[in-house]
Amino acid sequence: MSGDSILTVDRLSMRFGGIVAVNDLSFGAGRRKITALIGPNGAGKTTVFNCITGFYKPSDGTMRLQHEGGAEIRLERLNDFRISKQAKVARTFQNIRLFPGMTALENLMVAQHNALMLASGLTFLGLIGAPSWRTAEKRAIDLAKLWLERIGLIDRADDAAGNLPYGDQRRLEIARAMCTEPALLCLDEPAAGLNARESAALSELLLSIRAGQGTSILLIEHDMSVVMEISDHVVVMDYGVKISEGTPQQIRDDPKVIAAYLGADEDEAIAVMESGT
Ligand SMILES: Nc1ncnc2c1ncn2[C@@H]1O[C@H](COP(=O)(O)OP(=O)(O)OP(=O)(O)O)[C@@H](O)[C@H]1O
Repeated sequence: MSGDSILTVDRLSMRFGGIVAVNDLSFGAGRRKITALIGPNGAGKTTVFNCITGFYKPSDGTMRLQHEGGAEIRLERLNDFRISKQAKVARTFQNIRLFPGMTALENLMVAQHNALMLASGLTFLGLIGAPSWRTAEKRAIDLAKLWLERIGLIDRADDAAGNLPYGDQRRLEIARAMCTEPALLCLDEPAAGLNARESAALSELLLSIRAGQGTSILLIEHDMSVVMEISDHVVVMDYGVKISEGTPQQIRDDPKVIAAYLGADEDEAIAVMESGT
């Protein structure tokens, strides 16, 4: 892709024994843009996310993250902890991974654990209530409340996350990732299981994150209405390789993309084609 990329994936491959889940894949994710990674089931999308976020060490290839005005970070050389802390890459998962027994506010505080631990001087300063700790704690609470406001859950701050409606839990997960103040936010099927109203709220939230925080977003999504509405750039995978990329309109009209979906699943193919009508 042309322009300013925050992430450049170059010739990425991931093999599991005889299975080639990702094969020589190259693409870029634009800074302050929403890039969607789509493709039929089993295309290799989550494996790409697992490589970018350090859950897997790729078999081959490089993944370069460029902070604005900063040094280039080679993600394939870091573990998941360093990728989140140093490269400031945050992610959500296909299945909700909140702490269900903790309140909505507590879930957002836990996300800021690293910053709080640092301010506590690894517990000592926190124990004696040093000003640096109190400032950091106040900042963490303010940030958590800000995100609860942004996702419309401030009135449910003290409710257990597990008791919230499914769509609210999905947005809470995104808020939790945003509390780490990421440069790149990776979302794995955030619209899965949402109804039309909840999907629209999700699209609105992601557009507001791009516009407000200027966070770059990499999105895996099967809900084509969300992909077509909010993506700046779409990368299409099938059987581990990139078969197409471009704007949502270019993708929608690409016969290779339609053929891939037709070959995979009738419902998905209909969704891609209907998204253009
Ligand atoms: N840890 C693993 N061990 C072995 N094979 C794996 C592993 N992870 C993924 N695969 C295989 O890699 C291929 C790509 O899987 P992946 O989950 O990345 O696809 P996907 O595009 O995310 O699919 P979906 O849309 O269904 O989530 C599949 O054939 C899958 O079975």
